[in-house]
Amino acid sequence: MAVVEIEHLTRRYRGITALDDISLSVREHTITGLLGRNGAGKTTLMRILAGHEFRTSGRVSVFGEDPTENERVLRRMSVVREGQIYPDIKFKRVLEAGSWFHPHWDADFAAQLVDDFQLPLNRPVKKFSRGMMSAVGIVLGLASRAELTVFDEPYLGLDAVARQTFYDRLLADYAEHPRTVVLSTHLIDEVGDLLEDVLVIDHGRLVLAGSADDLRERAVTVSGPTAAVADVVGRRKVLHRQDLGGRSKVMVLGPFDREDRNRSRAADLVIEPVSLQQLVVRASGTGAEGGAGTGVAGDETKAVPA
Ligand SMILES: Nc1ncnc2c1ncn2[C@@H]1O[C@H](COP(=O)(O)OP(=O)(O)OP(=O)(O)O)[C@@H](O)[C@H]1O
Repeated sequence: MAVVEIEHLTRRYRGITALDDISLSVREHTITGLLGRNGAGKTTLMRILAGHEFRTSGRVSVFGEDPTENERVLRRMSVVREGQIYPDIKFKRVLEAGSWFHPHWDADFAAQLVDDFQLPLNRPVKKFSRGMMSAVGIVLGLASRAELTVFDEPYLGLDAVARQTFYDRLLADYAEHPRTVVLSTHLIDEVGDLLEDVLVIDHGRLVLAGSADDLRERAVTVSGPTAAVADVVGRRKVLHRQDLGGRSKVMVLGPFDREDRNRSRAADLVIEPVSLQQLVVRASGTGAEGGAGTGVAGDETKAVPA
């Protein structure tokens, strides 16, 4: 079942198309990564999901309803964003407010997270450091146990140890209390193992969508003599290529079955896996064949139905 369904969503500001005819869905009880370069449109998309932003056209449905100014939907969501401003009150009051807003709030879990991130309960949040502010968002997002939790770049200023704590707590709690999580981030390699589904947007367009495992398995680089590489690659989607002196290295979306692999080996080609980070970089329009307009998000790559 899909918790979020978006059809032909467009958001234009004066002269800027932040989201350009996006259709996607987010499956219930998954951790979905929303990935893309700076200015790709991730925050705009999340703000529209959270009902904080209007759309220019298209349809957005969260739990089967339009989220705009919809209290019923918004009560089932927790939204954590970078640079959130908090009122000038002590941190323990912020936690209390969290418990009023979120019906599934777990005070014991919140206390454990406060301890993990070593946050001072009696200090006003406005006096927190940047990393501590981010930890506040993470505590609120996790302890709310909302049916849909949206984390938009939640860890500005958080050190590597604190980020790992976030990933560990999220995974452990998610295993015990399944819910739907959408996480927008630039730290793709760090969160790679956390993500079940991946959505990549670039210049406001969806360029890649699917299950992380499927995409990892399907994306490979093939290297060797140019003619032999071309033969094996055939009509598959090419995300990036380098040609030098009669040899080529091509990043391509599979599938590559056993027969393809045997054929490649016989032709002295090298087939290597591609990391999620490399895949996202190449799909995000860094030039050549990658990016919007490649049709990479076409039907054959879509494990997440639009
Ligand atoms: N209120 C606004 N008015 C005008 N343009 C805007 C507004 N909000 C966003 N944009 C533009 O829309 C585009 C997408 O911005 P958005 O913040 O959604 O990107 P992002 O993917 O979240 O980027 P980042 O990773 O850098 O946070 C950018 O070109 C941005 O300048």
